[in-house]
Amino acid sequence: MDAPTQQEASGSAIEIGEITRVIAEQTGCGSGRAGCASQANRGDLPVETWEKVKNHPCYSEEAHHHYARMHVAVAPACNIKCNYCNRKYDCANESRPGVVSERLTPEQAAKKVVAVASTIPQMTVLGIAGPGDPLANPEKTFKTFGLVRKAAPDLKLCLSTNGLALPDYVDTITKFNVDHVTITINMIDPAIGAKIYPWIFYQHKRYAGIQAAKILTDRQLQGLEMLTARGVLCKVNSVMIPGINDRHLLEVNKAVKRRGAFLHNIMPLISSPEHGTVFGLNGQRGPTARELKALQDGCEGEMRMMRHCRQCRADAVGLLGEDRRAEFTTEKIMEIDVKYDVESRKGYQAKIEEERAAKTTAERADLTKRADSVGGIKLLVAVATKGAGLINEHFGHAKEFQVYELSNGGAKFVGHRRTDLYCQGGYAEEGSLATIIGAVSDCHAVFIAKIGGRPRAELIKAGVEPVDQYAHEPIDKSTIAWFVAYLDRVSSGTIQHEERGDAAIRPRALNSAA
Ligand SMILES: C[S@@+](CC[C@H](N)C(=O)[O-])C[C@H]1O[C@@H](n2cnc3c(N)ncnc32)[C@H](O)[C@@H]1O
Ligand code: SF4
Ligand code: SF4
Repeated sequence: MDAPTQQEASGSAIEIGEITRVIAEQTGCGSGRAGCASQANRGDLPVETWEKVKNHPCYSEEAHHHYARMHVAVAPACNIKCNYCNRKYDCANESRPGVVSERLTPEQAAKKVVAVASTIPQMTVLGIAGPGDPLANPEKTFKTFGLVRKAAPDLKLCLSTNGLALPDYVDTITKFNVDHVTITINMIDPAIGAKIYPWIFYQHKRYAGIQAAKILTDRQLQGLEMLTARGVLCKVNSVMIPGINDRHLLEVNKAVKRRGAFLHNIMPLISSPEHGTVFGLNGQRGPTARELKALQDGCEGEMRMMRHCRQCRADAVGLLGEDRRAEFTTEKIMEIDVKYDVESRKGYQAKIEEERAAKTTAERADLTKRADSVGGIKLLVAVATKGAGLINEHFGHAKEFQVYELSNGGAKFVGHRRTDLYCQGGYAEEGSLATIIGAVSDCHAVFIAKIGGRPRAELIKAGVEPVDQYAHEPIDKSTIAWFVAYLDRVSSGTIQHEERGDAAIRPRALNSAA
């Protein structure tokens, strides 16, 4: 890999000069970012864009605390080969793109969507993201959308594609009112593409190497332009592959922004030999949390960045980071008494909106007041949460930790650390507690609803403060309150502020490939 840039070496591109903008983001004043909570706070977003993002858990970081999505696995085939994908490897306990427990017919999928949306009134989005490529399975994909549109007309429809077939289906996508399309774009330089894609299958012919990558990038960018010209909201996914496309993604970011993409989601490569992928087997590592953040920070001025992607399975159900698949197996949905009631769903969601609006107003006053009173220190904290923007998870039960950057701009969500990537069992498993603690070792504190004696002692030993006095309180307010007290302790000389390095380890799967 090339030598790190100054920005990579410092690990973060957000400096104090950006604080005003961060405050604007957090408080909804003027930035127009998707994290706003009420209609009044939509910033400079046009009303129709705001309507599309305000309750979409992937397009709005703030919305993901309140709204759920589901994927239906109706699209098994794919028209290209990515060196990081193997759809044959299936593990029920693993959350990773391309992995599914059962594939569905369009009819089964529609029945499942109705059952889930009737049970989970905050479920607002139905996505098709594989396990292969939805546009390499166009009949199944659009049949599913047609059936869902009829049975559950208030759901937003979402599609995730590699983009090769996209220009051929733009009209169909708009005809079915698919509101959101994600295109995976990992390069705009075919020489880099040839290292990621061994082949593509296009117009009944197989292409390889640079020729394949050239066709792919042309089709992806053409599809993106066509969609944005028709007003479809587009997100671009890019997989960060150190040494292959990491620096190049800055160029990708500019290219997709120019073509009207709304959001850029740079995700870490997941790579482990047992997944049987080319990258897993040849030892290609994924990025560290700090490398990922540095790249996301570097792209942020260009366009909105998604930092809360959970790299979900193709059959995921529930809030992001929550897994409710087991409640909705094909066998179980036959037993669910389905009555799809749009009005009661609307009523439930209106209540969520009221609560969001009230919370934002209170937080805005709080943060603005504090912004003046604290110094230039910036640090990371990890939070155990089950959702709703609260610190409401036990340390030992946390499936992930959300990571916030605290500064005088407020509390900014910058990513998460999934514990399923760090260990397969409880603490009984040799070394897993140490591994989880290593994963948050770049944080100054961990906020939890509750914590046992042993993990508390181990965290303190690792220099990470366990904080449980804000149990069941809102994340933003609590972390800022702790931060103000931390700064007081620094200025009174009770403690000395120390910069932290990268998290001590990479996720287990990535570690083994490193
Ligand atoms: C499984 S794909 C399905 C949709 C479509 N075939 C595509 O590739 O965009 C969903 C997303 O997961 C990403 N993905 C698949 N395997 C991955 C891996 N090993 N590491 C990181 N991202 C991965 C893809 O790049 C894509 O953005
Ligand atoms: S395009 Fe998507 S489904 Fe196809 S190989 Fe790549 S990641 Fe897998
Ligand atoms: S993979 Fe990312 S973008 Fe897709 S549903 Fe999950 S969180 Fe949203």
